[in-house]
Amino acid sequence: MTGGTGSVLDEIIEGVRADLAERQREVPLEALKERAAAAPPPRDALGALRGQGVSVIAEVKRSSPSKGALAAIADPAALARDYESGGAKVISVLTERRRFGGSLDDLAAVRANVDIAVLRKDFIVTSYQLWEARAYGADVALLIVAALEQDALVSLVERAESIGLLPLVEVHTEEEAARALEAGAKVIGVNARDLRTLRVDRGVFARLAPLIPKNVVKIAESGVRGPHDLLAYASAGADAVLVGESLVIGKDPRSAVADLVAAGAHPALRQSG
Ligand SMILES: O=C(O)c1ccccc1NCC(=O)[C@H](O)[C@H](O)COP(=O)(O)O
Repeated sequence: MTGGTGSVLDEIIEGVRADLAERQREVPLEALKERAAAAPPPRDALGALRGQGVSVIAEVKRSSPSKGALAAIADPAALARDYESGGAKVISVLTERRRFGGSLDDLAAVRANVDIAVLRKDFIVTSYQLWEARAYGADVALLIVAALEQDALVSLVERAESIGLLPLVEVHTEEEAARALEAGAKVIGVNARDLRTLRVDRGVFARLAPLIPKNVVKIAESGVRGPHDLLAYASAGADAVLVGESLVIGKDPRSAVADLVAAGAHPALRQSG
């Protein structure tokens, strides 16, 4: 849990809760549930991530608390199509507004314009946000252990699964990894970025991966600057990498994804299935 100590994560969540309260006033839960029922069925993100080689999850990220503005991204759907044609297996869409410049409309636009699964990357603290995710087309939803008490984490994992979303449970410490497993996570993201301090330590994945059973999909999040970082994460056991900044600041996101995919498909990294 964040503990309310005034960390970056605490500040983000304070803003998220304020924006959420406004949306909850405007859109009743029942209306969201109706929209979710009418949404196209979820795509098989778990199958995609369990495929051969190291999968690439490519992120639509306009700005960040670490770096400020990264890229204007006037057309998130066009960027997502580039990512898909480069070989990304999943698209991550940051929907948080205040610090990342994202929106649920970005999520819907991306989902309507690609044929692969889409992740709602946000700071989810209530089941209302899971319904929003599904209503706007998400197939996967991020749950950050550091942002949730254990009871809330368990209930959000269950709720996500019950409405057809694959929960991606994010951790940064040994204790959080244990909590993710206890909550029944099938997919765990190890974030190299400490969301309280913003420090990036690429060594965290190698420390935590041995604590995560083989049947759980392991995603290395943050800090991937190019194929060499993907290969380092792969050699520590990553099934997938989640990449934002280096893709959005580059000139050719399709080729940048393709280069990562090619590195991740190297025969030496091939899994038995
Ligand atoms: O990116 C940030 O500065 C950040 C700060 C606080 C909370 C979350 C943050 N980012 C979310 C992410 O986890 C990343 O967008 C994602 O893993 C991609 O990372 P990168 O490739 O380093 O942009």
